[in-house]
Amino acid sequence: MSIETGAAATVPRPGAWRRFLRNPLGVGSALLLAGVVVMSVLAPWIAPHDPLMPALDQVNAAPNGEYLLGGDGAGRDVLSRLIWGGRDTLAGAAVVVAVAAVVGIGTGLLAAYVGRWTDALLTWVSEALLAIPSLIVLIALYAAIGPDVTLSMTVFGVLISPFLYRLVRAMAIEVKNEAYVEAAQVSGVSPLRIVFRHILVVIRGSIIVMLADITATAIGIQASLEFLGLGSADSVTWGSMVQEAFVAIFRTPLSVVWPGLLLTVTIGAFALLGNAVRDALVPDAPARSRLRGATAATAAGATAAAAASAAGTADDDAGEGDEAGTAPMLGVSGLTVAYPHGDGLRTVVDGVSFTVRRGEVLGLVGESGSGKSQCVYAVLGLLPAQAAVTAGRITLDGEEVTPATLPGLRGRRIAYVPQEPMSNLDPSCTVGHQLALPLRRLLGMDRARARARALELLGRVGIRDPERVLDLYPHQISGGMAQRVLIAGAISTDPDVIVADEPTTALDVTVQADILELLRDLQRERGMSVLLVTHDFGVVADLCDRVVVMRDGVVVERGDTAALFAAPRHEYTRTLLDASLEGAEPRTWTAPELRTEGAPR
Ligand SMILES: Nc1ncnc2c1ncn2[C@@H]1O[C@H](COP(=O)(O)OP(=O)(O)OP(=O)(O)O)[C@@H](O)[C@H]1O
Repeated sequence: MSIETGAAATVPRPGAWRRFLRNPLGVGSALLLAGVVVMSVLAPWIAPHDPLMPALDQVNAAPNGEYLLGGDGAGRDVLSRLIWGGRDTLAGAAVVVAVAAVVGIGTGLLAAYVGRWTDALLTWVSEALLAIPSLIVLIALYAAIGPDVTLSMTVFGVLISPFLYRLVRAMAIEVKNEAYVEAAQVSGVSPLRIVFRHILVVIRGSIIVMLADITATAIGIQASLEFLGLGSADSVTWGSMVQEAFVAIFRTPLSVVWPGLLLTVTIGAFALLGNAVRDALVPDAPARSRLRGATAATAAGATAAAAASAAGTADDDAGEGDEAGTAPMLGVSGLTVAYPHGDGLRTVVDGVSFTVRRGEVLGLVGESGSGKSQCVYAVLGLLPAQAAVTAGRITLDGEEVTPATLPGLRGRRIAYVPQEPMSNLDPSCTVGHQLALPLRRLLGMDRARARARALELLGRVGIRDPERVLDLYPHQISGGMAQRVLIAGAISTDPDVIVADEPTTALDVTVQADILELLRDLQRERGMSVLLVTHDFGVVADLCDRVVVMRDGVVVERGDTAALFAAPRHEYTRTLLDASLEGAEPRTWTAPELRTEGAPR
């Protein structure tokens, strides 16, 4: 068995801090803002004069020994007022950001995750809020209740939150549809954890940029209101300083420049800092879309249990138990799946039945669109919300699988090896974290034992230098290696059944054979049952004991692989065989009766 070294994936991933520190604009902005914050906090101690105390001899005074930046129109120290001015300016902006973040991020995640009516209602409300002219509302508020900065900034936070809502909702919906999130769902991870750990973490970069923009906007809006004379006479802010200095702009133009400069620099610094933090946290954000369809899988074992059961119907596989008369490991009986179509439903899987016996590999084959994946998704509980299972029964080891029994089976007894390994691995977690999660959650291992077991599993699936790979992120490993990681995750809980959905389709041909060989070795070694979805009869020949052929949502033929290859009964099977094998003998296939343990098939 050849082993991928993953050499292409050894580019070190510097930490977020190091990436941030390499960005001079980010560092400069952070230092500047830190200076502004420190200055504001220490204002009572560092301001040379009382910012509200006038001195008649300093009215509109030029910079002098007493007032280093001169005096304003009322004879107050401009420098002291600048130092004090940052406090209320930043406090007002903080209120806006806090309110916008809570309302915008909270509702955005809720709408994306829950969807349907919640989404429709929240979207409608956010659009209604967007239609409200913020500045006019704030001016009216001032007229109604007077200069209450906290209240007006709270209102502004609500009014600006739809921007955050729209961003978060759109991004969260996209991430929610990623395979690794679906895998986490079927692995029994709680919705709250999925939202925070798998969705929010991924979209945090864009949220940070938006929050920085909102901060800058809030400072600008607050200053604008104060420039219009709508600030409180008791508080010192840069906006009110600009307004007061504007009256005497021809006599003391510098009085306008200082607060204007601080406002401009602070607003700019927030924008630059947001970009720098985003770049540091999500260094290869543009590359995220490449992950889709490239590789991977949620080590979490991306396992899932079957669901969907309704009234049983036709069962042409009934009684196909194990030789000892026991129930098959996995049974699917009369499964019917439909989707809304016009005024009715379009059936895409129609009364499909099959069983996977203990320790056997069953191949589910058929051309694209024949319904293979829908069967697998029904077994795994991964069907989309709009799908309706109108009939059918699914059993595991003789026990009917229901939504109530689902949580206990997920990740433990039915494991999943997906088609696209990379999109099933959470890009924000290391391989080690993703492998250890199911071990800790499902098997109750502590951190150290889970890590040791993860190392062992990586070694077993043929990954060289597992210590190093454990600390790599999905984008740092190859597709083949990602599939090995997923297989390691799938077997980590010693499942009874592995559902492998075209496990080699997304991989380079040179890696495909290795992955198939690994699956075959593990299946034999552990005596697992495997449901293998494929459209490739070559893969069937390599791996499967029996095969079920599907077309247009129904089973057209089934039987032992040897018999089916030797004498396909259905015309469709013959066509598929011809297309797949081009008339040649299966590559390594040997009749079951001739197989010996360890001999190639
Ligand atoms: N969300 C959906 N809404 C409506 N129809 C769907 C949906 N998902 C799948 N289908 C339909 O179900 C049928 C079976 O699709 P399925 O994905 O199971 O095929 P498949 O045999 O797995 O093909 P492939 O190998 O290309 O994945 C197809 O006709 C497809 O158009």
